[in-house]
Amino acid sequence: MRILHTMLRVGDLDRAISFYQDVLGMRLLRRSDNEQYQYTLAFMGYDDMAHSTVLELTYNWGVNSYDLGGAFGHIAIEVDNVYAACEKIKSLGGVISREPGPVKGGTTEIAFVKDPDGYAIELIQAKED
Ligand SMILES: C[C@@H](O)C(=O)SC[C@H](NC(=O)CC[C@H](N)C(=O)O)C(=O)NCC(=O)O
Ligand code: NI
Repeated sequence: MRILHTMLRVGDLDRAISFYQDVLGMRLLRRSDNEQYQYTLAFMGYDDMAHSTVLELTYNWGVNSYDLGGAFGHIAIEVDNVYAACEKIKSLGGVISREPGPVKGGTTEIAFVKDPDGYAIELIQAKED
């Protein structure tokens, strides 16, 4: 077994696709409309779905915002250099919600980014070999 995807409901699909593509460097892997149940899916990721866990962005037609509640935590993405990643994300208009630095009580270098719908994305700096 393996984790296939995490599904996020988004209020504006093109806005979300642009963020994950242009700011976080993912590729749009598949997009599909469901006319009967009036929703569209967009699968985003860094490798094809057969080999990597991806994001499933779900747009319910006409639903432009959600109450994210307090339970959802974050999705984590590994980066080579969290400081450089944050500078690039800021230059592309992304919102850094937690500046890069060691995790509280630890040494792993992390940062947090908010996506356009307000979901938290954690950037974790890869450990040097
Ligand atoms: C492709 C696969 O990964 C899916 O997740 S599709 C499953 C399907 N999704 C939706 O209906 C999304 C729209 C829905 N209104 C929502 O916001 O979740 C699903 O959940 N189907 C339910 C079923 O019983 O088949
Ligand atoms: Ni799904």
